[in-house]
Order: sequence, then C-alpha cells, then structure tokens
Amino acid sequence: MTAPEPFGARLRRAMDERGPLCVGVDPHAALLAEWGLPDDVGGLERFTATVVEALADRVAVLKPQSAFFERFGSRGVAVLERAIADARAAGALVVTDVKRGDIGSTMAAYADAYLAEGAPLRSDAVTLSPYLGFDALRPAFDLARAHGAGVFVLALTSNPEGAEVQRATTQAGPSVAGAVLGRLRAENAGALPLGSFGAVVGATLAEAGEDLAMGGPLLAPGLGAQGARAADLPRVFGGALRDVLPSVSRGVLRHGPDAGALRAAAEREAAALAACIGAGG
Ligand SMILES: O=C(O)c1cc(=O)[nH]c(=O)n1[C@@H]1O[C@H](COP(=O)(O)O)[C@@H](O)[C@H]1O
Repeated sequence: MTAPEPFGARLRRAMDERGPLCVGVDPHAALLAEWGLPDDVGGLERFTATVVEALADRVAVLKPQSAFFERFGSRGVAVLERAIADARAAGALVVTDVKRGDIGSTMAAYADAYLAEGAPLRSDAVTLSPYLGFDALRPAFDLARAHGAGVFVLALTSNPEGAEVQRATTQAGPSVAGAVLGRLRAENAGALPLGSFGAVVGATLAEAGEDLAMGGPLLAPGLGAQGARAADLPRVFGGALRDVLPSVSRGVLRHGPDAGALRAAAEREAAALAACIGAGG
C-alpha cells in the first residue's frame, strides 16, 4: 500500500493553485436570520449547502466550526458530516474547527473521530488545544501522519483573552506559545514542501513576538469581523508570510445567501491577500 500524500504537501498545492484563503463555515443564529432562514436544522442545512456549493470548488480550504452544528444535536452533526464530505469531493481541503485536547488515551479517540480514513467526520485537518500539555496531543500527530492528515495547534489566538495563558512563561523559559511553536518545528523537521503540523496565530495580533517559521502552515483567523485586514499580515507574520493560511468567516458569509455574492466576497478577500502577500508568496 502506498503512503497517503501528507496534508502539508496537499495544502501547499491547494494554496498555490487556488490562492491562500480559508473560508470558515460558521452558521451563527444571527447569520441564519440575515439569510432569511429559520434557526433550526433545516436552516442550518440550507445555509451550509449554499456555502459549500458556492465556494468548495474554488477556495483552498473550508473550515466548518463544529460548535454551530453541535448546537442542533445529532442532526446538526449529520449536516456537518455531509458538508465535510461534499466540500472534499468538490476539491476543497477541510479543516474542522473543534479545538480538541485531552489526556492521551481520550485524544486517540478524538483523532479517530476526525482524522482516520473512513471515519464519518474524516477531515483533512483539525484544530487542537495544547493546554493539557503538548505531548498529550501525540496520538493525533501519530494518526495524522499515518493517514495523510494535519493539525493546527493553538499558539497565539486571535482573541485578546488568549495572551494571559499564551504569553505566560513556561518552567523551561520560553512563553507557552513559543514552546508550542518550538515543538511544532520539531514535528515538521525535514518535511517538504510544507509540514503537516500547523499553528493557529491570529491575524489580529499587534505583533507576533515569537519566531513563527516552523516549517508548517499558520492558520490566521481574525480577518473581517474581528477587525484584522489583509494589510496587517506582513506586520504579524514577517518572513513566514508564505506559509500563512488567512481565514475569514463572517466577513464572507454575511454576503449570502446569494451564491454569486458569496463568491464575489471570497474573490475580494483573495485579491486583497494577493496584493499583500503576493501570489504564492
Ligand atoms: O481555530 C480557529 O479557527 C480560531 C482561532 C482563533 O484564534 N480565533 C478564531 O476566531 N478562530 C475561529 O475562527 C472563526 C472566526 O470567525 P470570524 O470572526 O467570523 O471570521 C471562528 O470560527 C473562531 O472559532
């Protein structure tokens, strides 16, 4: 059996071919209302199918936020399952935003749920939280490697409350975020053209204050609704700009439900990014 192509290689190709844009699929109750949809599982289904149909054949990555699907229980999770499968079938990579992190044995079950080939929620990558200790995430790294999947570990999140924990100093000396980035650098060592083990670093930061070059992708949420703009990216990411996957949810989604308007909004984001970080870096 041939080894699956690593997530990092697949992501680099998608970013080169489609441009480095991730659109978040975040069906907020307020957005369902703006789209004229009911705040129920039928509205969720219509919203999600519209976004996937409009964008999955053109953006590099779609990032469904699990919370908005879990809100509706098992039927909401069924909508998420279908969205992941449909988006992947249309050529987008799917990063499912679950921000999981637990003791190693439980982490293995989360990895099975989202990263194992054939799992109902199988995604190209997930977001993970390292605050039970970076090595507690080991089962996800191992499974991701075996199945050609990836992870994005929270490092410097886009929300102002994150700094309290992430800028704190570890026993060994560096900040918590610096330690996470250092461990990711080790996981990605030697991986070309891009490692599969990424970090989440908010586009909203005043400055990174850490060495962000760690051989893997940098998921950068915060564009649009949280106030960051494409023009902020060079300041935050410096020399690591080529590995940045900027992410926007409400800033695109608020243009629906018209598919053409959603596509036009994504194109405007992509054009602004290309002007600031250059086509393919
Ligand atoms: O992991 C994430 O995607 C994430 C990390 C972070 O630091 N900040 C952040 O906003 N996010 C997610 O990115 C999305 C941002 O949505 P908008 O603010 O609408 O673009 C939400 O789904 C958040 O949960």
